[in-house]
Amino acid sequence: MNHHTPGDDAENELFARLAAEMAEDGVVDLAKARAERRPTTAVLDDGDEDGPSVYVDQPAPAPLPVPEDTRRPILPAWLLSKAELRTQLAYVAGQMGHTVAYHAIRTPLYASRLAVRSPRGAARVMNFLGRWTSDAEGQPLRAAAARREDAELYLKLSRQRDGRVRLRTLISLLASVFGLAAAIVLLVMTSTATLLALAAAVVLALGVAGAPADEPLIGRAVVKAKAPKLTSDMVVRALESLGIGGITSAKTKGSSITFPAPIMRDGPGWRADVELPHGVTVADVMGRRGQLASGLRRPVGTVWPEQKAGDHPGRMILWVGDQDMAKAKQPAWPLARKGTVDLFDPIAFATDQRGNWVNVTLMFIAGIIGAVPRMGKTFLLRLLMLIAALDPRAELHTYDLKGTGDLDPVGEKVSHRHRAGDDDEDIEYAIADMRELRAELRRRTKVIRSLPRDVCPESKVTSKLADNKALRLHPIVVGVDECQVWFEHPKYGGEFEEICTDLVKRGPATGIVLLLATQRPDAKSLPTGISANAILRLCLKVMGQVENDMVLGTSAYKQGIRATTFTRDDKGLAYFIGGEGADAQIVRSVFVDAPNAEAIAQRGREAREQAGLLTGHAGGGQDAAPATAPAYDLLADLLAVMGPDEPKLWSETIVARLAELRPDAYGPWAGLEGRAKADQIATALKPYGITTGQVWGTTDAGKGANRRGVDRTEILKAVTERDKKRDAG
Ligand SMILES: Nc1ncnc2c1ncn2[C@@H]1O[C@H](COP(=O)(O)OP(=O)(O)OP(=O)(O)O)[C@@H](O)[C@H]1O
Repeated sequence: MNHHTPGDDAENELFARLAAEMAEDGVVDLAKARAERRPTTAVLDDGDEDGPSVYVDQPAPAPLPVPEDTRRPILPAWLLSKAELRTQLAYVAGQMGHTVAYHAIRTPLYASRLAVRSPRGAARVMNFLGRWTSDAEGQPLRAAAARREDAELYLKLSRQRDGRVRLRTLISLLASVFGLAAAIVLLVMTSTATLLALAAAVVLALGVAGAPADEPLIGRAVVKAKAPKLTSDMVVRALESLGIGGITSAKTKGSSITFPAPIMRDGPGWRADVELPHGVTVADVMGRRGQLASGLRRPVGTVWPEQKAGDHPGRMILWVGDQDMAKAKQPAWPLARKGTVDLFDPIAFATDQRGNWVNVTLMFIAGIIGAVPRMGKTFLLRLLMLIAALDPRAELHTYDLKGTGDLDPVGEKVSHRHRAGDDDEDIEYAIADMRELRAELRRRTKVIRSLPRDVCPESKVTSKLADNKALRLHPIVVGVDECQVWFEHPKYGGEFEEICTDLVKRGPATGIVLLLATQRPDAKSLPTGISANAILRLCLKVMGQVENDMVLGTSAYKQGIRATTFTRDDKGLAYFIGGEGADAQIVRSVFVDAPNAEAIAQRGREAREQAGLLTGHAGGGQDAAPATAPAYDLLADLLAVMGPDEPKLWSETIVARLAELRPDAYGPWAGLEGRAKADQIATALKPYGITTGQVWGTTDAGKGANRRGVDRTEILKAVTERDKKRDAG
């Protein structure tokens, strides 16, 4: 065994040097050699004759820790951001412009007010002149001297007064004479306009002199917003009123809430950095936003606690806006008037509490939107579809299952596939489209797999690949409003669920994006296979924890991410999770009404026309509708081919009979091999919850055998179930 320690190293080095010295001059200075040892070894002189003892394994001095202080920005954030600087400058210019306009329009009012006040002004001026000439201000002093019978002082004051009065009377007389002369000259020599202007100036000046002290001439053009300043006392009081155990017990122990940075202005509101007591998390506070707002005496829509990114869970940023988030003015959406987009880039679609833009990247995601009715879910879905419409490469599929036509502005202008309503034919159209999409998904996975690594390094579509028309990997964006109609459909529900789950799981990498909106987020209307795999999540107001977690992900509610805290007035406000592992944030989506939606979609249409990419429904060409498979009802057909006297049949027998019944629909099945026939039947029955099993039967040759087959009673059960649902619906 070869143990090797730092001590060994030191000894080896010592002996190496001794050997070298001996070789040089034959004399060894042992003490010198020891003293020259590595500085990291400590030398202790313990009086030992052999020389001082040497400690080995002495640790090297630890480097001084560099404190991880947070440096506060030299320039405020609004000075560095072009957009914010523009907002601030626009604000100042707007305020000034408003003030000027406000007063300009009131000039006649001000002039007439001054004219009314001018007689009083004239009287005040005459009175002042009279008092000045007669030295009235000295009168109280003289009276006091007379009262105290101070003759000397009285005489002195009287003399001074006589002098003053004489001088001032002279000045007044001269001024009157010259004034009169000047007036006559002016009257004779100047034009009437000048005279009128002068007269007006005199009247206005007299009006100013005649102003009553309690009535200002002009009012305020801008009344300051009344949101009071946020102070640390307010924050502490509000936090202590939440009834959070950790805060209350910390208070009794004397430790409390601290503020690592001063409370300051941040955008249109106040920002407080708060260090919560040990063991209290920001999530605890976020779950009690309503109580916090009450504690701060502010509207709920202005109070936004959030976790400071990258810090410990007790470090909170409390942002208190001047205005309710849902009511504050939103900046104009950059895409409202002009521009197209690249769907692979982040695109602004909403603002945060501070009015800053929040982006969404629509590629490589599958998204769900949930909310109670009338909160803006459809508008939000339409907004995302409008963004997609602005990338001319994107192929849109829009389904408005409520049937009110909210998606028509997009659908009619640009969609490759579009339908509003939930009639049988709408559903047939949709299922045919979804089947096509599933086939397309499979084609795309194969194309991507076949691409060389340097062209497709991450095994997913890139913007460049999407540009390549030959590969046909352009973005496909499917938007479905009220998607529960599909999943609860008695006939195709299972198939819709199967295809959509596949699209949610495998679609994103292949450039297929599925966006589903529902007003009833529960396991039936939003199957868990879909909700669990969605990446983009948008939750407007919901009523309970279950719906909240369904849309925002498991245990979101427990973490304080609660869309239940939105009020009925918070239309368009949503919790937004924009990517895998992204933090939830509250956003206010851009509001685009129907006429504007139409104008934006028209822009998307024109861009497609220019690029020669307008296809399908909006293109009105041969591919205007999906190639619907002949309408057939598998369950009814099965009952038709399985007589009541044949409770169980082999799958291959069924396939042969189905092919005979409807060659168009089932013909291809008959061409499959024996095993594939059974698989085909199994796959086709899966959406109805029917499984195939081993069935006893006899071959044509009369030989008995067990093979895969179908039980007729199960088909009957499924049909009865379906009819029941259909009647209820
Ligand atoms: N971003 C927004 N900002 C302000 N108001 C909005 C916003 N989005 C929608 N609204 C308002 O909310 C109303 C309801 O919107 P929308 O029709 O999208 O609701 P919904 O949740 O789809 O309702 P339903 O469940 O009945 O379909 C709209 O009429 C609109 O005026």
